[in-house]
Amino acid sequence: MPLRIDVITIFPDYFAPLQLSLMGKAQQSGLVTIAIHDLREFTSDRHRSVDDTPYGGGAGMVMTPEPWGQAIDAVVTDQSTLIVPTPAGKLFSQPVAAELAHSTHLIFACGRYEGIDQRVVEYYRPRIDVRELSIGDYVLAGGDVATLAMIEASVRLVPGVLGNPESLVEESHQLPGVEYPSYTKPPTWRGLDVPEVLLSGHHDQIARWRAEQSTIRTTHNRPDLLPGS
Ligand SMILES: Nc1cc(-c2ccc3ccn(Cc4ccc(CN5CCCCC5)cc4)c3c2)n[nH]1
Repeated sequence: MPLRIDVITIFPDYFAPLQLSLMGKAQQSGLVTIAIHDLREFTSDRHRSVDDTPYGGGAGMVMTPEPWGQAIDAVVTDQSTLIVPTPAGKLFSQPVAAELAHSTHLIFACGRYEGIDQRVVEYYRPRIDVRELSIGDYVLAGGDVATLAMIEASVRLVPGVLGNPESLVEESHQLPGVEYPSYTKPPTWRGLDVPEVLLSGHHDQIARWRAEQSTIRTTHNRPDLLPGS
């Protein structure tokens, strides 16, 4: 069953990169189909407006619910998962990407301005799986880049999309923490040598060295990922 993805956005051109490289091949392989929809196609006024002033005051504009209702209704089925990127969402992560990779149908609602009227989430929540997701603790100008990141992270986990599945096996068995450093030819570059152990062919020593390097890097860069933290 291929994964179907519908993206609703006011900037369809943001999603041109999905036709390239791995994402492009995934679509050609028939494992994934991705359709991009312009939210303004679902407006009914002459100005094709999608935003208005926020109730309760506050800076900026909020996206009105009706165009979203029309656009989502045009693609939704009872198998759909609606994903709404937002700084206020649960944190997207590799386990979430793995869940999404095994879905049947994903609808991404890419907001702009200061966000989407919350009643869109409230309306669909009793009907389908709705997930408000953040990709990190920083504020983007809209949900489009967050959607690109989540699609890329999820689609690469769809069985058959990645050429070399063993890299996923290694990724999934990764120790808690960050990955070890990687090296390739030449053995010396600008006076810098590849760590000797990696040229030794002693696979158990290499595995030990890589585990040590992962721990050193995790301690330095991501102590929050250390076991027991
Ligand atoms: N991980 C992550 C996802 C996003 C994301 C996703 C989707 C949208 C849609 C719009 N924006 C821009 C935006 C959102 C929020 C604010 C602040 N907020 C506004 C309402 C009142 C309180 C304060 C400002 C601008 C988005 C940003 N950023 N980072």
